[in-house]
Amino acid sequence: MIYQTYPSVPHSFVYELNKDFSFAAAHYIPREKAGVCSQLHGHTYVVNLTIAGDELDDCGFLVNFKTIKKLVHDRFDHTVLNEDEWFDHHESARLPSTEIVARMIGELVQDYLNTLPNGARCLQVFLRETPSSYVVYKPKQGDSR
Ligand SMILES: Nc1nc2c(c(=O)[nH]1)N=C([C@H](O)[C@H](O)COP(=O)(O)OP(=O)(O)OP(=O)(O)O)CN2
Ligand SMILES: [Zn+2]
Repeated sequence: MIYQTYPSVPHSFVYELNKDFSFAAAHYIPREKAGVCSQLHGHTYVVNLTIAGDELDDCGFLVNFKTIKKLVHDRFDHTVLNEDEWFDHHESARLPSTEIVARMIGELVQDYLNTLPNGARCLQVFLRETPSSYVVYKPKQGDSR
């Protein structure tokens, strides 16, 4: 169970949903400048997703909590992030840093939300990599991909 408070996102949608979950994964940053992080190591990543919208579906859901957890958890849990097809060692914008993993998760979730008819938006991804390090990713307003 994860109980933590997260930064709030200002918005004018009627409903806001938050989902917490974690996944275990290994990664490395294939750059000499990254120091010890250039060696393969693992984390228990902790995620909080903030999704908002005005319309509920016929279950009374903005989006199913279980579906959005599964989307991210099943893709990354017990994997080496660098081996995921999305990441690319040749492009700095596609390395598995906390910042970029948070953005990738945000894009993955928004791409799923875009398949639903209710116009829900992923407003924030909070991603904790270690007890002392986390990133907050907020897509630019109006960027629904
Ligand atoms: N801006 C970023 N800096 C660092 C990242 C990152 O993704 N973005 N990643 C790392 C390492 O991968 C490492 O996993 C985390 O480093 P750090 O915060 O130093 O972890 P510690 O638990 O050792 O922190 P302490 O506060 O020293 O205990 C490095 N930098
Ligand atoms: Zn790391």
